[in-house]
Amino acid sequence: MLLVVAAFIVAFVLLLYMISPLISPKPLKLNGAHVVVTGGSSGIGKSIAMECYRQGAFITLVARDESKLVQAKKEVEKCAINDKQVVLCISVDVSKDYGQVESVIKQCQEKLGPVDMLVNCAGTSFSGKFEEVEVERFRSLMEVNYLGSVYPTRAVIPTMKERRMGRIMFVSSQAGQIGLFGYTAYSPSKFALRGLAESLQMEMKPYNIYVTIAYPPDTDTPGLAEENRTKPLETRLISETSGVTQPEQVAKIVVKDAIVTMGLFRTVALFYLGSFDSIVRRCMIEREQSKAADKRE
Ligand SMILES: NC(=O)C1=CN([C@@H]2O[C@H](COP(=O)(O)OP(=O)(O)OC[C@H]3O[C@@H](n4cnc5c(N)ncnc54)[C@H](OP(=O)(O)O)[C@@H]3O)[C@@H](O)[C@H]2O)C=CC1
Ligand SMILES: CCCCCCCCCCCCCCCC(=O)[C@@H](N)CO
Repeated sequence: MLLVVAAFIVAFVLLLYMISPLISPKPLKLNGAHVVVTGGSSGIGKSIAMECYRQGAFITLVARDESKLVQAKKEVEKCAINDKQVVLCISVDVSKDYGQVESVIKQCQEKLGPVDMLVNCAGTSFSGKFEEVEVERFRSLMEVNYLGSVYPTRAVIPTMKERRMGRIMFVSSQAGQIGLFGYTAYSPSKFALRGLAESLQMEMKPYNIYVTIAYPPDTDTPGLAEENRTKPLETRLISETSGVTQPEQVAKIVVKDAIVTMGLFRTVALFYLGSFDSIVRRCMIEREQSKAADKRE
């Protein structure tokens, strides 16, 4: 009897320890928060911006095409819940020049304050058979989908670390979890985001910065319509098995995941993550103590 009770207690403690990386200290309040959405002028990004605006956020929309930005700004503004909210638009290519991206982030922080949440949604998809995809496409997708998420993230992190708060969201894809026919150029760029998100989370956790990654299915957007123009039959049939989702639906889920649950994507090796996190925390404490000691000398 006693043994059973003891076993239960041990199992319970183990379970708590395992799920602890999933539990956030405090959900982020979007009311009054500054949210930057790259790719915010269309599709999923625009829906995410609207969802955040409905919760009282201040929004910076980042994309290249100015007229699409202005149009999206109008749509987002319709979701206002108070008259203080602001939508700022900045046109930049997030994948080309890090210096430009950094200056855009600086600009929006001067206007709307430090970034509380960054949503990396700028991206492009393309489907086609491997040997029929132009070689250049492999590079351009990697640039836009991967580097286009690295650069804005790199630019917001220093301030988030200083403030010891922040949220970073990456938008991968179901094709970022499994490789599928027709996605030899696209999938790797979305797999890359997973490696980035998981590594970054381990670095950022002691600073109270949380990283999430979303893996949406086919979603009804201008981007999907464009992709469908070259989609091989096999890809279409495979995709049909998981159906098409509306961007508003995707936006609701990913925003909730980012501000409430956080880090649920790390379903693998939770036990290891718990112990790795404690190594990271220990190093940070030691570094800070020795810094403080240096100052005293
Ligand atoms: N729709 C779908 O089925 C799915 C989409 N996704 C991912 O979600 C994200 C959004 O997709 P979706 O809404 O369909 O795409 P859309 O094509 O509808 O929108 C893409 C957005 O990203 C912007 N963008 C593209 N390239 C750049 C760039 N180099 N610099 C700055 N902004 C850029 C576009 O504006 P502009 O062109 O003016 O720069 C636009 O605002 C993508 O990362 C996509 O891979 C994931 C799973 C499913
Ligand atoms: C745990 C593993 C989950 C695996 C799910 C398997 C689903 C198979 C169907 C995949 C549909 C393709 C989605 C690509 C969406 C996309 O990113 C582009 N449409 C962008 O425009």
